This record gives sequence, C-alpha cells and structure tokens, in this order.
Amino acid sequence: MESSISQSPALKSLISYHKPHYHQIMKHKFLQRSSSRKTRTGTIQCIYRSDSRNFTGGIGLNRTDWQSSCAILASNVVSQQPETEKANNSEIAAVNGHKTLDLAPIVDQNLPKPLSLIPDLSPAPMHGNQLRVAYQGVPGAYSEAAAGKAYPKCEAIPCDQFEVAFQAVELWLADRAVLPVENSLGGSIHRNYDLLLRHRLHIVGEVQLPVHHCLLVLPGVRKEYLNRVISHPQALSQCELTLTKLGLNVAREAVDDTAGAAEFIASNNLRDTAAIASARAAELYGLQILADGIQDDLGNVTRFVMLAREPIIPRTDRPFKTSIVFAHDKGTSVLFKVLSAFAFRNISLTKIESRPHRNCPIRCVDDANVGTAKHFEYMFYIDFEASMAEPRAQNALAEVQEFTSFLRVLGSYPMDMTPWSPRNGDE
Ligand SMILES: O=C(O)C(=O)C[C@]1(C(=O)O)C=C[C@@H](O)C=C1
Repeated sequence: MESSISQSPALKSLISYHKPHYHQIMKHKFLQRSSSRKTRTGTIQCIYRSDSRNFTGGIGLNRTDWQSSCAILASNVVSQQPETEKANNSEIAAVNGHKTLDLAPIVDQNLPKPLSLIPDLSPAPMHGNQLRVAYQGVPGAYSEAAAGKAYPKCEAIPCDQFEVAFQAVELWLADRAVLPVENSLGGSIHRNYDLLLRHRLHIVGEVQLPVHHCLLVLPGVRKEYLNRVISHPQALSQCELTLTKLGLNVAREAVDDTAGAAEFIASNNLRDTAAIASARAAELYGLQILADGIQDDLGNVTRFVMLAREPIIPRTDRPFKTSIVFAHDKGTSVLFKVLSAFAFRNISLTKIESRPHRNCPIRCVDDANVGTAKHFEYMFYIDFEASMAEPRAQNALAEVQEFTSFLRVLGSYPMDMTPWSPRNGDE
C-alpha cells in the first residue's frame, strides 16, 4: 500500500518516542498482530493518497492552500459533528470507576483486537448508523473512555498506534479518531502534534478526561514480589512520585497503552510485574487493584481531540476554540507579531507549542562579525478561544498570514465546557 505509513515505520517512531524516557522498550505483543479489519476501496482512498504524498513531501502549504482551507471552514463543509458534551457512556466511563473484581486472570478473547498498520484495501463490513471511533490502545485504555465521552454509544475501534488511528479515518474504516494531545502532569503528547501536520484530518472537537490511575497486579501478588512497573510513558510519568513513595524503586518500562500493560501481565501470568492502568482495565483483564489513585496529583486530566475527514461549520452561539499551526522564515520578531495579532483583538490563547521543523530544520543567518549563525527552525501550534465564524478571528488570521510562510487551520470546534472536578472520573 502506498501511504505515509509505509514510508515511516510506525514501530521505529514508537521506539524513538519512548527511548529518551525509559530504561527499556518492550515490543509489545499486540504490535505484531495483523488487522482483522479491512478497508474500503474507492475515490476517497485515492484522494488521501495524493494528500499524503503532498504532506510527506513537505508541509509548506502556500497562501492559496490556506485560503482554501479557510474557505472550507467558512462555507461548504459537509458534516456537523454530534455534541461533545453529552453525558458519559456509562460503560466506558466506568474506566475510572471501581467495580467488583473478577479475580481470574483470564483475558476475554471476545474483546476487540486493535487495528494494526493496514495491509490491504478490501471492503469493510457495513456498520449501520453507529459512529465508528478509532482510538489508540486496547479496551480499558483511557482513550477508549475519551471516545465514549466524546461520542456516547459509538463503536470504539482499538488501534495499536496513533498513526493507525489517523489512517483508519482517512481510509473510512472509522468516522472519527479521538487522540490525546496533552496532560496536566505529563505535558504535551508531541507525537500527535507531529501527526496532525502529516495527515489531513480536521479537529472537530475536544474532550477532557480526568485520569485516575491504579496499580494492577495478578490476584495474590504483593508489593514485595514486584521488580518492574509497566505502562504508557505518560501514565508512568504521571505516577512517578507516588511509585517512589510506595517504595517501588523498581524498573519502569514503557508499553503502548495502559490497558495493554494490564493485558500483557494477565496473558503472560507475570507475578513480578505491575501495570498502571484504569479500574476498568483491572476488571477486563482479571487483575487486582494493589493501590488506587496513584497519579501524583488528584487533578490529573488529559485533553483529547476528535478528528474527522471534514471540518465542521464554525458557529458563534457557543464557545469555540480554533487550532492553527504555522512556520515563518524571517526574523525572530514573528512570534511576537503573531501573538499581538491575537492580543489586540482580545483573543485569549489557551495553548502554544513549538515543534522542530522537520523539512527545514536549520536556518543560516549571515553575521558580518561572527560568520554564519545557525538557528533551529520550529513549527508553532496555537489554540485560541474564538470561532472562525467571528470576524475578529478571521482578521487575526489574515494578519498572521502576512507574517508567516506557512499557516494551516487545524480546526475550529466547540470547547469542552463540562464542569470538572478531580473526582469526576470516579463516578
Ligand atoms: O494508555 C492509555 O490508556 C491511553 O489512552 C493513552 C494516554 C496518553 O497518551 O496520555 C491517555 C491518557 C493518560 O494520560 C495516559 C495515557
């Protein structure tokens, strides 16, 4: 198959993502599973092939491209996504809850298997009207809970990597993807920022999920037996202090997702290993909760974005947020000018993130005194609190466009206004 995925092996990127943080990379067994789902053939897949070629070739969208992306936002978009703030899907929302344990460490063979990199393009089965939502991880992952919060009653489709979730939507295997972008303790999930740029999906919503971690072991296992703790890198970093306080100065190992760590312990009968995962994962994989609420801060919350093939129509009757990404090629004052375009219009920024500019990593600047100076180049991601339907947002972006060499609107979407408290996730 010809796609950006085949050009950048996802396993490689997964390993380089984990490497700096943890002692050892576990090539988790579900990385090797082949997909049980197939993709649909047809025009759409061709469209996305040519898009992905553009994007792997370079992210330098020009002014015309940006104008057309704004035009899309402002006019003839196709779909309106369901509301983000519906009540939680009761079953999935139980991810942070505490249920009676079935202590038999047996992995249910009926749980959906995660999609892997998609091997062929034969037709997908029909799914009726149910929205199919791709997430990274296996059942019991927080991302599955976020999918359920964003789209109650959806069919949640597990994918073994973030990139596969993007691909699932692009290839019409799924209607939406729900992916984490930042956490209040662990910070930004950079991989997804990079993928947003390399794929052509649109942000159509956001959802914030309180994350309540548990330490899970096989039934009967005591703290003294443990010589390693495994989990998603974000979850390990969110619990670092607490693990130390519990006296667990044992090896930490990174795996693809929290629930996958629980499944791994159960299916390999590991009595020396604990997983950091949700209470729902304990229930699904027959593990016991050794310690509860082990995140370093009660207010541990992860923000997820919902992605779709088409943008939604921006509105002004409710609070909207807009996400953009830009690059510039001259002068260090550009960032200042961009920020002032928002400040002068009283538009609040909720997030600013910079990532290395892969296609243009270094800029040389002639300096008569000291020769040629080299600077790293960055892409900047900004979230601001305004809808693209508002003239002040359109004017701000028109001004930003003047200073930048590349600008893309990633999406203009309703803000998650769900009242939040640290205990929300326990209900
Ligand atoms: O591993 C999971 O359960 C996930 O859904 C991933 C993830 C993340 O990427 O941050 C989501 C929420 C938590 O912050 C920990 C892990």
